[in-house]
Amino acid sequence: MSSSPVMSSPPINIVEELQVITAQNLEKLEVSKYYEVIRELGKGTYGKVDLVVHKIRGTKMALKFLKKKTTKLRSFLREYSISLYLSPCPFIINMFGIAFETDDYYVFAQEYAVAGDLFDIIPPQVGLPEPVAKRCVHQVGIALDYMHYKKLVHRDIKPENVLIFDRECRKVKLSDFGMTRRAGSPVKRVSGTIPYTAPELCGAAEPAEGFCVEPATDVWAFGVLLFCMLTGNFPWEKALPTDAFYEEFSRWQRARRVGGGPVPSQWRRFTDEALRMFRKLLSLDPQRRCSVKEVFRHFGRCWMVDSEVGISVGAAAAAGGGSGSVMGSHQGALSSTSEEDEEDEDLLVDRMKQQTLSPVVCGGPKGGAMETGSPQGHHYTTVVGMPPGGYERMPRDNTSGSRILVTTPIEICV
Ligand SMILES: Nc1ncnc2c1ncn2[C@@H]1O[C@H](COP(=O)(O)OP(=O)(O)OP(=O)(O)O)[C@@H](O)[C@H]1O
Repeated sequence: MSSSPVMSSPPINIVEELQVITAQNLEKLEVSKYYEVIRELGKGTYGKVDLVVHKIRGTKMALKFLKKKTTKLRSFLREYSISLYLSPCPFIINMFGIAFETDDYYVFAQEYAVAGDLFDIIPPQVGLPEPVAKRCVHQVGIALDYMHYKKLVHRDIKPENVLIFDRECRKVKLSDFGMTRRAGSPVKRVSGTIPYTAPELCGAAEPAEGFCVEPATDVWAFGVLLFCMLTGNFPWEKALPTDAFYEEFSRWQRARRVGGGPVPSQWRRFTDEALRMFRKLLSLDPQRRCSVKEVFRHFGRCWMVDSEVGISVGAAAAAGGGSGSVMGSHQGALSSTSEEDEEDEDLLVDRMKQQTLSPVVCGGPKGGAMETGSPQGHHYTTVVGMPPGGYERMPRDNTSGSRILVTTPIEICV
């Protein structure tokens, strides 16, 4: 029996039990003995992710290395166990059931996402085509809804944590559960604020003050993610009154109750339907914020004004002008235009919720994707002083002020 600290109290649920079992079986290994390292896939706050090939089986895997210097054993065990617990969901990165330690790192193995992460394919200032964005939102939405059903909150929703298997987003998976906690559990304030951080976490509370983990913070980040995907910009740098972009948005949100106000300039590219959805996802009051499922109700309609114009010129006339009825053909495989599709959606989510857990030691990834060989470097460059609204990779602890992509600001023109 291990004398690990995780053994001190009896396990109260399956995730904790997984942590105990993993701690008992954590072996010290030399990576080069079993794996050939092909290249680095990415770097994060706490370590790195390498693409490797298992020397005996020839299987490609992504090994996540967490530095022992900055990662407690308990944190590693929690991230690994939560990832394993959630991996039966088809839209969450799969696990190999392999965890070990080296002299300097704690390590676990994940399936390899051949096309990298979502950040790499969002064209800055432009955004993804609406059908591609919707396809991605659909899958991430199901993953997040699944997590919330399991009473877990991701707490680090951003494009870098959405892994992709093709550039058309036909297969995407949510990853990185290092920040994930059980809903309702108390946590300390995280230092640094990124554009995805919900206003209730950016704001008034003293730095030392704690929070209760709530799914509503994921819903907010999901709303910001949608904006980024569709525009290639952040809506604001921080959800604080000192941020002019955020202030304009929150004024518009508050004005709703007194008859509405002008739509902020950055948001005018969205259709009324999309604006209705954003208002619910990005409700300033976490108590009034909708659930992730809300987006599923809006798939059948156009979200971008441009694509609405495109459709009205073409097929809409033939369809008698009912814009809702023609979106399906325009939006390709993803769109759900009828109640029937919404029912399919609910069925899929329900079926996943009923899934039982896979065993602790499992086989390879579920889906066999073709490797595209897309290069996956993280282009970290330090460029200080980027204007708000630009689009860049966001390290979790964004206190350094380092910048990645230099872009021009969006002007506020009211
Ligand atoms: N399974 C995978 N397949 C392909 N690329 C991956 C995989 N896992 C991670 N990556 C790449 O490595 C990057 C960092 O991974 P990850 O987010 O898990 O690390 P992290 O240290 O938790 O990062 P952060 O501090 O930004 O949250 C990802 O953004 C992605 O580009």
